[in-house]
Amino acid sequence: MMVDVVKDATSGFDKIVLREPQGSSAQVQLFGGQVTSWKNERGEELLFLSSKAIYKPPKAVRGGIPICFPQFGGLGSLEQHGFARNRLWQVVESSAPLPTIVNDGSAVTPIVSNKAIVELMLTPTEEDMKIWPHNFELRLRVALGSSGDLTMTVKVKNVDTRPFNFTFALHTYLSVADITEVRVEGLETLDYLDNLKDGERLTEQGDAITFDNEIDRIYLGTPTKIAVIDHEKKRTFVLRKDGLPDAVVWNPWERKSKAMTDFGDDEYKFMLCVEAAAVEKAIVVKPGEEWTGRQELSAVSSSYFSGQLDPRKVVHGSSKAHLPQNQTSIISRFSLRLFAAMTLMCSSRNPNIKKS
Ligand SMILES: O=P(O)(O)OC[C@H]1O[C@H](O)[C@H](O)[C@@H](O)[C@@H]1O
Repeated sequence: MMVDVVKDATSGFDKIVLREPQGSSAQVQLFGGQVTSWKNERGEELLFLSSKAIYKPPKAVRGGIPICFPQFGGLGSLEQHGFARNRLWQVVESSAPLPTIVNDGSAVTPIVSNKAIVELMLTPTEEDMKIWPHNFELRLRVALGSSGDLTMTVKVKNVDTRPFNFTFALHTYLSVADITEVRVEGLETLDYLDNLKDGERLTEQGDAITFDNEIDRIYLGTPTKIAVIDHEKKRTFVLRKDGLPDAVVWNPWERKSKAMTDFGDDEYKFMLCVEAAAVEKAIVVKPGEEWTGRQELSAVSSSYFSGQLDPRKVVHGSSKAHLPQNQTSIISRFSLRLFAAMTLMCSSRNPNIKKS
């Protein structure tokens, strides 16, 4: 396991490169605390990054995994998706030793762990406190596992004297071969807020989500596991999440792509955003408390992971299964309701918030 700190030639800011012995790697920019690359053991890029991405503040980089904090979208008085994605983060001293930061990219340090790990932190500046007057510590731990899986753990600590609340998303841009050949499983039968219809609340009817037009939806209270199946690439992304109850699905399609200056006209064909998020209900953190959210991404061959997700296993966390479609949706509705009821009974308070 190796962790390097190098200067990013495009942005001019430092970035951290994580590598594991089988060949997979990831890159995390100090600008935005943003993962901008995640490659499998064959060196294939798994995240989408626009060829027109702009690396200059205050613009956030178009692609990778931007962090939306303390506000998702336009749900508040701050700039779209909050300010964390266009601030300069710091490397935190963590259990995994980090090399000294140098400018020529020559620092290399072996990490004694089965994961390559980096931990970054963002704290507000005086200017930030003027627009969002809450003192916080936002920590991001990125870990690349021995099988190439990418885990992001986010912690928000209230170091202020008053409670504050925030909305949040890990705005993951997945790279796909052809958006029209992609399906998303795990969000069937759920309610969603449709951003293309003024946030109207609707219910997903289909067995899986497929794409032939612009989409911008916030699926509410989703299972902990979502699968994105890229038929063309014969690859399935599995996203597991905790503490982030919602999932945003976004593709700008043709017209909106042309309107974005930092996005190629045809690039919508090669990306899909599936975002682990807390949007519908803001997270409230009292003084001294810390909230934790987590997402784990893995990419597996579709021959290993094929057909529809068994919703029982979606809820309980195993990976592959086949069921006839009608059976799937009946069990899906039943088990999702049962799961929702059990969750409500068991969690009178947010289990992802701890007192320090
Ligand atoms: O252009 P950005 O500010 O990065 O936002 C890109 C997209 O992010 C999310 O997916 C929102 O739901 C979309 O409404 C928004 O267009």
